[in-house]
Amino acid sequence: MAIGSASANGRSTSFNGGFSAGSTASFVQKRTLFGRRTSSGLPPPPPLNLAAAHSQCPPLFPPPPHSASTAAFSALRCTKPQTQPSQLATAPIVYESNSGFSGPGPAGATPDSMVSLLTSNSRSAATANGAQLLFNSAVTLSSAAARHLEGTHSLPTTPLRALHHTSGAASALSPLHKTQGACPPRSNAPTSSSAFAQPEAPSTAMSSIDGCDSPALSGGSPKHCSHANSPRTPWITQQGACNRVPSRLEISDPSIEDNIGSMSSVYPYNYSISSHIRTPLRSNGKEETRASANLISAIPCRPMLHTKAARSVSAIADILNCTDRSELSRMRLPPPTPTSAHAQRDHTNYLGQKAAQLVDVDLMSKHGYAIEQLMELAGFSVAQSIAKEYPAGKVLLCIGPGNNGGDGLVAARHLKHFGYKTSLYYPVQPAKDLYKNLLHQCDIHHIPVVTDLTTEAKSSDLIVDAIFGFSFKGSVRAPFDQALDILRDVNTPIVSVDIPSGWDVEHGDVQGIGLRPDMLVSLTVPKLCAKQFNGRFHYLGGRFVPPDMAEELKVPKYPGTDQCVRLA
Ligand SMILES: NC(=O)C1=CN([C@@H]2O[C@H](COP(=O)(O)OP(=O)(O)OC[C@H]3O[C@@H](n4cnc5c(N)ncnc54)[C@H](O)[C@@H]3O)[C@@H](O)[C@H]2O)[C@H](O)CC1
Ligand SMILES: [K+]
Repeated sequence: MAIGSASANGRSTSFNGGFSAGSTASFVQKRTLFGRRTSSGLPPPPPLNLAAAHSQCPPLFPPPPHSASTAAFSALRCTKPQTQPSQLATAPIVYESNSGFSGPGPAGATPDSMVSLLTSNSRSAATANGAQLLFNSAVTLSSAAARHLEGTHSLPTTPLRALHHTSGAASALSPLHKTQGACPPRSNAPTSSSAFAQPEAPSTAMSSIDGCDSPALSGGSPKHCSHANSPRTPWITQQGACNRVPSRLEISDPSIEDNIGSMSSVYPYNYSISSHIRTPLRSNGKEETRASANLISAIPCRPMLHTKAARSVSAIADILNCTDRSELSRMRLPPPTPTSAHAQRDHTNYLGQKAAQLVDVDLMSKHGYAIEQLMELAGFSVAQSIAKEYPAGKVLLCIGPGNNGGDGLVAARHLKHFGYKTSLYYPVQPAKDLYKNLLHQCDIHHIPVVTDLTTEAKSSDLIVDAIFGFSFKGSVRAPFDQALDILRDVNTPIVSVDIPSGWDVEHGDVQGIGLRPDMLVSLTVPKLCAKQFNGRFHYLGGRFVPPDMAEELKVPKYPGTDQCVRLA
């Protein structure tokens, strides 16, 4: 799957569709489409006629992993598109979701502003209604907006679940009541929008362009999506599930992390931010942060929906870069088992950069440890942490020029003993005996050194980031700048040793060039940046701290004979 951050960065989208935040928020408060009591106290709409909908239209989209939205999602159905790709370019499209509003955009809306309308509406809606209204939007797109969406391969995903192709006029922003088609309406709930004061839509032809059935987007004959409506099972694992998951998301919001959380609740897989960029808004000159997030694994995430995240939902997915289901299931791993060590997280002591270096010095001077001893145990603990969470497979270890790299060389050797197929990417090999010996040991374990990072990273099941540790400072110098770019763009899960490379040791990914690991193995004691870690597994390794020092540093207890302990 070819994913690049350049196109994502290059795309700029205006976020003002002519709607004030106040207007969207107020009408969202007045009503919901699919059966929740609104904040204004209106009674919920009548129940859905699911049987009728089922008989004609297979489910379009999976239920989300949250019961709050499940009923609404199960109501969404699709048929084979009634419209051919060529017609799409001239047909106004109505996007609609489970709980939102509907209506045309403002006269004179531009494609960009319609995209912005989608995102700004969903954000307002979510703000007004809290976490339950995560999926919330319905708007009519002008034909120009439709063309724009198709042309840029961007489609709103979080709030949008189905669309109607109308046969109406080309350029006007048509109201919903002009739509027509074969499928039953998705709801017998009232559909008019108080904000736009549009009449209710009659029966409407529905077809998907958001990942399943679109000939316009897949370029071929439409495939049906069907799946069991189980809210608990990640949809990708269900029989006959829709075989596409966005492999890249574009996100706009000042709070990137919240959005990632939100996306995880819609697409319950691990996404990793590959880039983010601040761009001025065209309309008001304000800055906003845009980010691209790449799918890094098909491993179901723990639900991350929380009110804060729901408030900031606004995402556009690049659905053309979809990941094949077969590829996803190959990557699938059992979900993490929670451990009692989770409770330890809040009591964890986090060290700043200087303090971490001082601990290192103390261990080696005051306490007489040799670096080789510490590194052996550090690397061993990294290998053991990996073995606890990832099945044996192909592991590429990316090795930096310092001791963090040394840990990686040790881990490579132990992983090999554990049955993993390991290789090294080691572009800068210092002349120090310490590293030369470790490399020699890898060599005699038949661990090859590779040079084509892109190919190797893509073809591996796991990447170990042993590039920079707690002595990283400043902007990344060559050749590691390029290496980080490549690693950020591949979907292979990453395990970072001690510090995610590119991150400031105390403040995290302040430069926006850092890796987004699936696992972090902190060594000795987590560093301050670990507070920003939002991957799935946080382990601590380096079980070599003597008891007095361990007490002072509040080192968590290691279970049994383990060399690592899971923190979160
Ligand atoms: N007590 C412990 O916790 C132990 C931890 N270990 C590991 O050692 C690293 C820290 O090692 P150190 O050699 O001090 O630093 P780094 O690995 O981060 O690498 C320094 C190396 O990187 C170069 N560098 C720094 N900044 C940049 C930059 N912006 N661009 C390019 N290159 C940069 C610098 O010149 C050096 O060459 C710790 O994190 C643990 O992983 C020990 O293994 C055991 C004890
Ligand atoms: K690292």
